[in-house]
Amino acid sequence: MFTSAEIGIDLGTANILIYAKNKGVVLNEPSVVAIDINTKEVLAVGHEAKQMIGKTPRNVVPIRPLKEGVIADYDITAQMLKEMLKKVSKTLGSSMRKPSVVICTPSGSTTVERRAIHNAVKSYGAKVVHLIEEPVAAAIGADLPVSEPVSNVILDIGGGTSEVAIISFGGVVSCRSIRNGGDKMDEEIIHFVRKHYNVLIGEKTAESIKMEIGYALIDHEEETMEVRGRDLVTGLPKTITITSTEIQSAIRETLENVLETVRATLEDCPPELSGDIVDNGVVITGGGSLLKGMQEWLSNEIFVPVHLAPNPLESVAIGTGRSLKMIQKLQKVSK
Ligand SMILES: Nc1ncnc2c1ncn2[C@@H]1O[C@H](COP(=O)(O)OP(=O)(O)OP(=O)(O)O)[C@@H](O)[C@H]1O
Repeated sequence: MFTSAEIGIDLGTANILIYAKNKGVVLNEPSVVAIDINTKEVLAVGHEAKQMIGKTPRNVVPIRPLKEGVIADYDITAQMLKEMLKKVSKTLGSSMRKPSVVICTPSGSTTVERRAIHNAVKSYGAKVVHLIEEPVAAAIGADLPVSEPVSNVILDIGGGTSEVAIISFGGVVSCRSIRNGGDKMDEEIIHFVRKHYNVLIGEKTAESIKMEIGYALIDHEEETMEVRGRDLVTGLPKTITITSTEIQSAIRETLENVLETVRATLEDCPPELSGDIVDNGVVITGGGSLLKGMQEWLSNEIFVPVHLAPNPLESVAIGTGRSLKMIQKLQKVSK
């Protein structure tokens, strides 16, 4: 018997993930598209396009159509989405003919953009398309008991945005989002290296510095890393050695902004739910939650336990995929 696939899509600023029921995450690629600016033709998407960043001839431009949690270029986002779905259909075969899809769009997207994404997936041939709020998907994917009358606090530190939400009874009680996340940390690292060493480094180098020697604001044993860039005085390639203490000070502002957002959201929490937070704490997810020392730092600052989600880079996609059943149930109840 023909069964159509049930899939969840996390359309993230940094990465796009597709989750298929009974299969898990079947696609995980950077949200990057390489286009020929003369013909507007899409030449590559995902990993292949990311490899091209900073290395392409002038007419080929790798672009990130989703920036700071908003859809900066709708047409290219839609094309990227269709290319990714095509890739998945190679793995899932005929079940991808009329899939049921739940998609999570960036938190900052407008109703018009959400509708446009909905239509792009529908025009790909989807039987039904539902949209879901990112914090709810992240909480479901992190195995939180979202439908119970207890407060679940989730902090999702993504590439473009960081979001904090208090979820209870399947709905969002309070939520705050800021356009600060992993990308902002990368920018701060580029800025720091330019200012203190007169050396220009690229986005990919900044990201690897953050992953290798980036720490949240905690005491730690200092680490060093050799970094290559372009000397702004001589114009020649140069290797410098930077320390984890320097990187910690470079990314301080973003971390403090995230902390402020968490505090403000917790202050909004109805008193009846505050007690649960003391017991259950806050769950952190998203790529930024993998920054070294994040759990310890946050817990020291907000005085409640902080837990790392089981799959921080995949929770939104997993939650999106798992939510289809919940959405269908809710629809039946409301009919
Ligand atoms: N080990 C790590 N340490 C620090 N940062 C990391 C690590 N792994 C990934 N990141 C960062 O996490 C970010 C991507 O996270 P994620 O995939 O959750 O974002 P996204 O869902 O695409 O973005 P958004 O939620 O803004 O739409 C990137 O900035 C990446 O550099």
